[in-house]
Amino acid sequence: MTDPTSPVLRLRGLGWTVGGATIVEDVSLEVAEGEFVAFIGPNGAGKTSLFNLVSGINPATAGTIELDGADITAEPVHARARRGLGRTFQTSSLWPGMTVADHVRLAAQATGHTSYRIWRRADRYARQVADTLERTGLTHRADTPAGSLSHGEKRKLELAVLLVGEPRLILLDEPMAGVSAEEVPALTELIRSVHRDEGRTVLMVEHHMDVLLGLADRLAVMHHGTLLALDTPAAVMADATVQQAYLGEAL
Ligand SMILES: Nc1ncnc2c1ncn2[C@@H]1O[C@H](COP(=O)(O)OP(=O)(O)OP(=O)(O)O)[C@@H](O)[C@H]1O
Repeated sequence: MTDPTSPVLRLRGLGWTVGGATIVEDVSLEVAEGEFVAFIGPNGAGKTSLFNLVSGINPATAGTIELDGADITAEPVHARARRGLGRTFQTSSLWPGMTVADHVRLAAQATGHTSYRIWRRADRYARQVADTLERTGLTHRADTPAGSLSHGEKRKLELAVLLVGEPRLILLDEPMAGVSAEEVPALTELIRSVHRDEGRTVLMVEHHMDVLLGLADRLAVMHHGTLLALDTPAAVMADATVQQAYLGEAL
């Protein structure tokens, strides 16, 4: 049983030391249901490494991770995914020759319940795939191979693959990476709707401050593997320690 009053995500003293180097150090934070927390920080600050610990790609060497009040620190990636934790990556994870619809169908089948009868499943998946393509604005690209999509469309498809599993907590690692300036607004709008309209809890690493300021409830600032600040965007931008950490670097 999970505790309904507990935050969706709670990290306590989370750390990751590899090859003698401490990459993530003593990170503690709580994320409430429906919150949007954006992670910023200079290159190499440990943002992706923190996401790898939360999603289970790397095992934490210190501290604990709780999802909905359950300790998932020792659970593998697939067990965390079953609990509703979804994750996208900095680099594209699509098959170039496979169509947009087939990507979403495969993801729907992977997260579906095997006890359903085959014909029911086929029907359910068809509707699920159509709905997911619709909400990610990819209906007109259903039969297009992923390799022929623009960067922005590829990012949308990665989101579609994630959303078809209806995750409660979504980790987005630099979703705007490689996306052209013209495609940024539509992708930002899609992420906003996943958060605001669908009520999902979102953690996002992103360097585009203009994008983040319109989306995030709180900003988490990482620096040398530690959590330097976690507050509203206005408070973080006014924080002298944060400004010091970024001295000489564009925030
Ligand atoms: N498997 C690993 N073994 C050793 N060092 C690693 C490993 N993975 C990451 N690092 C190091 O950890 C540090 C943090 O990397 P990480 O990718 O988490 O930073 P980041 O804040 O996401 O940076 P960016 O904004 O450039 O993506 C870097 O110095 C990186 O070289």
